[in-house]
Amino acid sequence: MSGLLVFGRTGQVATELARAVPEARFLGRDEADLSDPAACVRILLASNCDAVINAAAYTAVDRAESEPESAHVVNAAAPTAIAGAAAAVGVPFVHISTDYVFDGSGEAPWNETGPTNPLGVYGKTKLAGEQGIAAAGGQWAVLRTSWVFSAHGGNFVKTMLRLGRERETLRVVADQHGGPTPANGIAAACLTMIQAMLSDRTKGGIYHFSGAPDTSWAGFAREIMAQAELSCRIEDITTAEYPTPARRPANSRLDCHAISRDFGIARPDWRAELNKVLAEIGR
Ligand SMILES: NC(=O)C1=CN([C@@H]2O[C@H](COP(=O)(O)OP(=O)(O)OC[C@H]3O[C@@H](n4cnc5c(N)ncnc54)[C@H](OP(=O)(O)O)[C@@H]3O)[C@@H](O)[C@H]2O)C=CC1
Ligand SMILES: Cc1cn([C@H]2C[C@H](O)[C@@H](COP(=O)(O)OP(=O)(O)O[C@H]3O[C@@H](C)C(=O)[C@@H](O)[C@H]3O)O2)c(=O)[nH]c1=O
Repeated sequence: MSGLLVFGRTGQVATELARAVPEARFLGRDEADLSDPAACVRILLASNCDAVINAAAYTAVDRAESEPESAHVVNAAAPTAIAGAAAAVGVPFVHISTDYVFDGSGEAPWNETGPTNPLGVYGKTKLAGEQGIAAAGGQWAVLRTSWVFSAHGGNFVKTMLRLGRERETLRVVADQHGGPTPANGIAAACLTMIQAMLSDRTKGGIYHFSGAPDTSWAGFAREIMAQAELSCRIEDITTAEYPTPARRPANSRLDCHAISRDFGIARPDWRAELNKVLAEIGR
């Protein structure tokens, strides 16, 4: 896809997009700083692109609690402005959002029409981004995903490997549930959606996509230790026993039937993908 413009270059998903479509144009912070939405618009308008993906975001969940303005500009104002520019030049736009737009009540997987009610600043700003994009018009898709991991960048797998080497026991929350999602699966899903949107200019909307099967952070940690052959024991704890600046949803499970029905995209098995990521990291 030579006419693809991607906001983001260094993140987990952007790195996997670059592997899949190296011929696309990737904009790092040096070239397109999302803190400056007007600059992002100017770059898009001058780019002559055929399609746009936004893989950049303010993803520091706890830090966002003390930097709400910065998080808002990057996660809401910039994607809204980018969507407006994409609509103005008539190219499809795919944006990535999060399970943290939900409050995590109940146990049933959330579908795309479920009521949003973010618990923290990160989720609130991501939701504002979704709403801004929808209001901007044009052809857009928002892919909500969760618990992203890959060999590149910071993520829960990397944290667990580091702590697992240092400690005999780790306490990890067992009452937050969701689907760990490999970044390469998200990149592939974005590209499939862009192709489908280019072929059918009526396609778009909000879609859920996460790895299967659902687990807890403790379950995820236990599988990481087992596959990495680390002897570190994972002790189940409650959210209350692991205080953090940002509240996180207890139920992050995503119902992924719509993306399967409309785009033929299946949930990846995160355990198999974890195996490949660990091999890539050299574990
Ligand atoms: N990580 C996760 O667990 C989840 C992520 N998501 C969403 O998926 C998408 C991709 O996330 P992921 O790949 O994990 O992101 P990462 O946390 O790996 O990377 C974030 C990326 O955004 C860039 N970025 C941050 N601020 C700016 C800015 N002001 N201007 C330009 N670029 C900026 C970073 O650039 P730099 O290297 O310069 O800082 C980096 O490339 C995001 O929309 C995120 O909200 C959804 C669910 C879970
Ligand atoms: C390091 C650690 C974390 N935890 C808990 C804290 C938290 O509830 C959970 C995950 O912690 P993290 O801070 O690594 O993950 P977090 O930054 O909350 O991850 C989120 O990132 C954003 C960008 C998203 O969009 C979400 O889908 C989700 O992936 O694990 C423990 O219980 N024990 C530990 O030793």
